[in-house]
Amino acid sequence: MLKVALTGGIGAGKSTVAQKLSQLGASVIDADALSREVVAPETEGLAAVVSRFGPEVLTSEGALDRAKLASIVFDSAPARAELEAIVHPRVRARARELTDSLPDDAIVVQDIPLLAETGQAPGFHLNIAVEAPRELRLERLAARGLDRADALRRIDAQASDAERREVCDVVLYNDHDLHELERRVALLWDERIKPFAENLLHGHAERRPEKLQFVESDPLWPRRFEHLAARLRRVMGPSAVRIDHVGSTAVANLPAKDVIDIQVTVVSLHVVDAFADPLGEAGFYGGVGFDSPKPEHPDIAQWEKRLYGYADPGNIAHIHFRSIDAPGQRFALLFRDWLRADAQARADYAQAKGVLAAKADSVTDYAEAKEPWFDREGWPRANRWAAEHGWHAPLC
Ligand SMILES: CC(C)(COP(=O)(O)OP(=O)(O)OC[C@H]1O[C@@H](n2cnc3c(N)ncnc32)[C@H](O)[C@@H]1O)[C@@H](O)C(=O)NCCC(=O)NCCS
Ligand SMILES: Nc1ncnc2c1ncn2[C@@H]1O[C@H](COP(=O)(O)OP(=O)(O)OP(=O)(O)O)[C@@H](O)[C@H]1O
Repeated sequence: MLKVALTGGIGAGKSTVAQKLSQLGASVIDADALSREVVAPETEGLAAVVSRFGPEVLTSEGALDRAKLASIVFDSAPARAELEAIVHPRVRARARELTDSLPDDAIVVQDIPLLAETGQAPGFHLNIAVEAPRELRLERLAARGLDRADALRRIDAQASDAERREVCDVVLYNDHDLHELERRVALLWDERIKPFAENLLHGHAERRPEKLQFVESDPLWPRRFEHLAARLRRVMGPSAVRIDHVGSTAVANLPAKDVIDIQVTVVSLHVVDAFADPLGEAGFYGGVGFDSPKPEHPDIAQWEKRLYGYADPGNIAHIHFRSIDAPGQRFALLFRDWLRADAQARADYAQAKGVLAAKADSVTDYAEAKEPWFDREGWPRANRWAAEHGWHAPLC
């Protein structure tokens, strides 16, 4: 089951996107709707709200007076936090129930206005933010009958666009008409959501293209790493001793294949095998792999790792699980730190990559061609740099 979270500031167009995704085949769970359900008349949720805010937040019919409660909580952050402490756990429990009742091949979209604020993003395979310029949002909300001052109070009570972007894999810009928004949603569905769900259903990680292609350094690479790291951390907890962004995408200003390399340090590779099922549920699949031995460590057994990928076609990743005492674990961190620190090393590596890439037809050929460079240049020079600068592999 693919679990997608959809978020956005009030009036950005989240519900409109959710509606389109539902037409395309998604099962939509709407947190706003659930937040009404859990405080409907005669629920224990409503009783909890009344016991905190008093009977004055009830209408004469005994239902929640939403406008009254809104005027209290959007003026007072502590009061809002108390209301959220009542509503949010109940909304989450109900969302879990609904999700559990869906079939395995479902694509579930949870519409969660406060995704960034509540730290739930790593629990989803894909997080989407809908964004629109503030003035446009205020106009749309006014057309829906929300008073400008009320709208501004809610905007102020929410995370900023930048904070939402921090936790989202995709940003949908809703700065044109509805037709354009629908076109963007349909494209996202066809190119990313559908194939992602297929991959999950069949237990496949998305593979890098076999044709070698370098792209310019992308400022979004660190964020893509952060999102994957947060998902891995959620699954493995402290069993992941460290989670590091490694490889060329971890070094600013270095062209690279558009693949995020992540090293997860574990005490033993058995730990990874024990996590295979929950890693699979989170979209991470893989198996046994080996790094190339270096002359000082000729024993191939020391170079065993687990190599996983991620099922998202829009975020191709290699996750290298290495044992804390493996020479490859130390080298991945050293190589990255050396390239980050030493401009000459960066330039030489970029040049070597360019020369080798020009000769190689495929990614596999290129990876093989790179090994002698590592043996002859990368490994000895990085080690020399480590000795000169007192670099030691971080322990935790
Ligand atoms: C205060 C309440 C009763 C006002 O009800 P009202 O019908 O006017 O608004 P509704 O619930 O439809 O929400 C509309 C929009 O307001 C914004 N909003 C609602 N609650 C919050 C909040 N706690 N913080 C920031 N924005 C919020 C969201 O953008 C939401 O989409 C209601 O919003 C509420 O119970 N809020 C607390 C629960 C909550 O956090 N809900 C958000 C998602 S679970
Ligand atoms: N591209 C667009 N062009 C014109 N109107 C739009 C566009 N996108 C959304 N709207 C309208 O703007 C209003 C707000 O959109 P929507 O209800 O989807 O926002 P929302 O982010 O879900 O808000 P809320 O947080 O209140 O749920 C709606 O009336 C919607 O029909």
